[in-house]
Amino acid sequence: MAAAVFRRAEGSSVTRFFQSSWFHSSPAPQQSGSPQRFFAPADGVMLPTGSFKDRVAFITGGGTGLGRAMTTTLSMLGAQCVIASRKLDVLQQTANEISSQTGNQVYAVQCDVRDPQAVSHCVDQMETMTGLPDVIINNAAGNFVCPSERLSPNGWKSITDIVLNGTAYITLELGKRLIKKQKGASFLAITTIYAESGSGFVVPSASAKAGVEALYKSLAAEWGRYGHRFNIIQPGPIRTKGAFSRLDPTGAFEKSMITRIPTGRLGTPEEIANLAAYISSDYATWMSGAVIRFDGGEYVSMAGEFNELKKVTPDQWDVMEAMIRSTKGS
Ligand SMILES: CCCCC/C=C\C/C=C\C/C=C\C=C\C(=O)SCCNC(=O)CCNC(=O)[C@H](O)C(C)(C)COP(=O)(O)OP(=O)(O)OC[C@H]1O[C@@H](n2cnc3c(N)ncnc32)[C@H](O)[C@@H]1OP(=O)(O)O
Ligand SMILES: NC(=O)C1=CN([C@@H]2O[C@H](COP(=O)(O)OP(=O)(O)OC[C@H]3O[C@@H](n4cnc5c(N)ncnc54)[C@H](OP(=O)(O)O)[C@@H]3O)[C@@H](O)[C@H]2O)C=CC1
Repeated sequence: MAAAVFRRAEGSSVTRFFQSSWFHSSPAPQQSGSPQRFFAPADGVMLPTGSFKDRVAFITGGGTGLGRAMTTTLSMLGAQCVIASRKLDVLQQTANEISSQTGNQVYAVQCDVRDPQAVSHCVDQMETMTGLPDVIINNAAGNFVCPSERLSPNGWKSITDIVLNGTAYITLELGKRLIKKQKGASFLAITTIYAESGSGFVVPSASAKAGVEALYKSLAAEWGRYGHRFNIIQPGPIRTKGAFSRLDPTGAFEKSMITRIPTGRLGTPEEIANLAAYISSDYATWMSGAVIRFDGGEYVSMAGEFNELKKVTPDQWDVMEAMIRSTKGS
């Protein structure tokens, strides 16, 4: 078999060999099955019970998706939580459900993070209800896929106002008040893997998330002296209604997305909630300025030029190795 394939490839350049339909029609070798079976997500809360007792956590966008999962975990660990976003009915329902599940109070505050006055009013309300927070999670975001030539100025503004300006307004408002009260805190921002690489079709989100990362790394350096830590999680794809309805509205891309993730599956909200809780906890007081990619390996898998060679079968490797070994000179 290897000899036959070698004859077919013989005489052609390596480039033509890779471009040949023979290579491209080859399925990925299936010897090991789906990698997913090695990487089942663990259920349950990771930190010890009571890790956030007597602590207050403030989570933007805490009513849905990943924000809701992080709020649930912190609440299970004993925190009083305050969740904030635009839709008060959604927040209120989430707050009630989590409070009755965990027995710890979750407060809902309406706040459009694009409006600095609304942010200031939200923090006033929080101060009255719970006092200033020990944990701040900037999770609220807006996004949609769109060719950039179809973007209006307001489309750009809408996303960058939520993601970059919203995070800055929340962080500055809380930071200044915490500094005044000489209270330390952990700030966490949820960005995305393409904050680092950039990405077509989500250009306002990529630009704004990159700005958030610069903001948090800068403040990690500047505000350690006030007892403030700043860290970043870059999640890969995790199914939420908010993200998938705007980024893969037809569902056409999910399958190909999973094939490029070396661990063979999407992340789960509970996994990111455990990571966020650890970063925000007293077990991580030496962590500041960290950027943690949490994506099942998707980023490196897309970045490595030769990673497509996963498709090469052992027989094809025999051919390629023979060709490479037969090369003499430069
Ligand atoms: C290869 C494919 C891979 C598939 C990937 C699948 C899964 C995901 C994997 C990874 C995800 C990685 C990162 C994820 C990052 C995220 O942030 S996900 C979170 C998403 N959640 C949300 O967006 C929730 C909040 N969003 C919203 O409320 C709205 O979507 C919006 C952001 C638009 C804000 O709402 P609102 O303030 O009501 O704005 P408007 O509706 O008035 O719109 C403002 C302007 O924007 C224009 N616009 C809106 N939608 C589009 C669109 N689809 N295309 C083009 N333009 C749009 C709108 O027209 C307004 O502009 P004009 O006034 O008309 O000029
Ligand atoms: N799910 C995924 O695959 C990934 C998600 N992420 C990031 O994770 C975070 C959570 O996303 P996810 O849970 O998936 O999506 P959701 O859409 O569920 O969460 C976004 C939240 O932001 C809130 N929000 C939006 N605009 C505003 C605003 N102007 N003011 C206040 N709150 C606002 C929304 O609430 P409301 O509408 O009530 O205002 C909503 O609760 C985001 O930062 C996202 O970028 C990153 C990479 C991958």
